[in-house]
Amino acid sequence: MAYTRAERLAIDTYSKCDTREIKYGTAGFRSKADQLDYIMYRMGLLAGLRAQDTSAAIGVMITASHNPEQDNGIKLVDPMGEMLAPAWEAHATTLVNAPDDGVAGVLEKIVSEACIDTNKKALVFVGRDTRPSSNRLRDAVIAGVTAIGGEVKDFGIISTPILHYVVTCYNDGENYGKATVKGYYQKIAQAFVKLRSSSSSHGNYDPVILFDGANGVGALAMTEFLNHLQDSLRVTIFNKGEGVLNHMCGADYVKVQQKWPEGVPKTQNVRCVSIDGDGDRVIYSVLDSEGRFHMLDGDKIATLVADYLQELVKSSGLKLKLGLVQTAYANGASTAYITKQLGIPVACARTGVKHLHRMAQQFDIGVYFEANGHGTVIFSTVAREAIQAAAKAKEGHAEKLSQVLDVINETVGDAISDMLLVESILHARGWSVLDWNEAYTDFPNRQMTVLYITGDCCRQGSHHYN
Ligand SMILES: CC(=O)N[C@H]1[C@@H](OP(=O)(O)O)O[C@H](CO)[C@@H](O)[C@@H]1O
Repeated sequence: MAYTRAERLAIDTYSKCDTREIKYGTAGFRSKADQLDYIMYRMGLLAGLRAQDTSAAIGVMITASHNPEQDNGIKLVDPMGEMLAPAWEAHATTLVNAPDDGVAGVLEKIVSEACIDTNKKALVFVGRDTRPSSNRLRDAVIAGVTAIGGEVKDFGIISTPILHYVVTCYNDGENYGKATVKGYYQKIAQAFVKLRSSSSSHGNYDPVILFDGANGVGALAMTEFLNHLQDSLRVTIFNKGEGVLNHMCGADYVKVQQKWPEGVPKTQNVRCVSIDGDGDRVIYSVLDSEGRFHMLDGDKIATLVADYLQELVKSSGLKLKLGLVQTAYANGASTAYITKQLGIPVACARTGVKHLHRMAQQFDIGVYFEANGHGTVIFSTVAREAIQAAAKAKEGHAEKLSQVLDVINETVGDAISDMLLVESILHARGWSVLDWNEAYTDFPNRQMTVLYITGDCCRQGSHHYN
């Protein structure tokens, strides 16, 4: 049998400790960290096969994101930074649920079904978050990849969006950017500094930020970013890792509890940016002069971004179709505002970045955000080329639009790149964060019209939200 050695390791070292059926979901596999070793090993095997199948590097991210520190999880990243293809999610589920002595059989079945040339190189990029268990689980992934003869490039502790970024860059021949962690920081930060220096600050905008790093990898990423951002922003980082990951802080805590994060000094009229444990969600909050708490979540970020981009597109004379993708959990008021006030079409997707991303690809410029702060903007090739040509011809605000595009990490929702995008827009608008909040408090009504339909989450027509 071709995979005897891989199966032996599954029996001897990474034996299955759980008999429950588990499924590869939108967040991959997640569980208590001490139950994950065999899953990590098997996902290492699968990532190797997927790399052979696609003739490309595949990403593996070890994280349980916003979940408690004692949990962990694993997500696979496909060649262009997308989430794992559905057929391979099914393979992942089958492989993880097989008995230890059935591992070789499942691998052979996948190889034969997908017609994989097993002589091909299998390169897997591995990243992990700051959880204490992530180190050990990384070793299990590496054992899996090497058991099928694959090769690992270990990126150590990095955020989920940085892993997506390096996978994409490597596989597209470094068209999108240099396939290194440093390349990521340089590309995004330089774009932001350039954008900032090309326009003067006005109005109520103040470049001061309190940054809640959730005691996770995002705090490390922000620390590194500051080395590249020069003096364009004045960021003070809190929750850098001295406390427990995601505990009473971070994007999920602020969004769900609607509370100011612990560990960040309560400061009136200064915005706080909270991210989650692997750096792919962002939530803004602020305490006003009376100490009242205001939150600016993914819905408000989406509205801000879509509104601004549409203005730039129109003023550049570009005929590009811009749309917003939300989920059924979006606040209907934001959807009503964006469809009725701004005339921007809104699509409704099922929860999970892969669903939103896919739907956003139907637009020339697709803005997608979940209410929990997970999102980004993606540009079609046509849009990218049109913007660049218009920027060269100095039409309207095309140059600005092209600079804004460079700040965005399109490969997946990225808390820090999203934050820089929001900061660019607030700066351009001359808004304080409370001005931003004000701008959307007068939503016309709470009715939404779903223009795009998918899956089972929405039906066409009007919906009322309370
Ligand atoms: C990559 C992905 O699909 N992430 C999912 C997942 O978020 P994480 O931040 O990865 O835990 O679960 C969320 C629902 O709890 C969903 O909103 C989000 O889209």
